[in-house]
Amino acid sequence: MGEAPELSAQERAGRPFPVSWDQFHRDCRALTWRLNEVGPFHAVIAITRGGLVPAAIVARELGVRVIDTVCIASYDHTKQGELKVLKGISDEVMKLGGGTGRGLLIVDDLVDTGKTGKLVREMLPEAHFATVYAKPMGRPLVDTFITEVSQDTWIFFPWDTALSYHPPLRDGAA
Ligand SMILES: O=P(O)(O)OC[C@H]1O[C@H](OP(=O)(O)OP(=O)(O)O)[C@H](O)[C@@H]1O
Ligand code: HPA
Ligand SMILES: [Mg+2]
Repeated sequence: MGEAPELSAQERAGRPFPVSWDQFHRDCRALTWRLNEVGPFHAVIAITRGGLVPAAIVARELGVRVIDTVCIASYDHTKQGELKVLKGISDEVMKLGGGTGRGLLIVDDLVDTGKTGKLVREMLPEAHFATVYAKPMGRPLVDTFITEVSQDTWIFFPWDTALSYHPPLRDGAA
């Protein structure tokens, strides 16, 4: 018997959850309402690349103009491999957070297994960590999020998708 083919995280997830730009913007604004109760923050740190879009919206709403990135690569499309830190947090922003991250806001689009979030939390243990969406495995790592989806859901973000024709149900569409 041959080995079963390795499933990607997206194939394991199975349940699709497409998010439009409009919905994403609304969810980011809802996140900001919650964060406004927790701040003020000296700086926003986006976990790239997915955190760049929510970080821009959140920073705009909260009036924060110091924005840094921590650049991490993990998923190759849908398979999670080794986490690679391609760029760390700048010395200036580290200083603003007193070396521990106090008063800093880390933003990402979602937590899934929590591996990415855990790595960044280790860099800044006292920072506030916010994501727009959270799956159960990663949820304990996040301080503030908006929508929880099940672990078997795959979120399709608007920057990864495009409008396309969908055949009618009677013609055999799933
Ligand atoms: O909780 P985890 O299981 O670690 O997964 C969550 C991370 O995975 C995705 O990023 P990805 O590494 O795919 O890179 P990208 O943001 O550049 O798309 C997502 O944007 C989160 O950063
Ligand atoms: O559900 C997801 N959607 C998009 N990217 C992801 N990276 C980890 N999980 C996800
Ligand atoms: Mg990411």
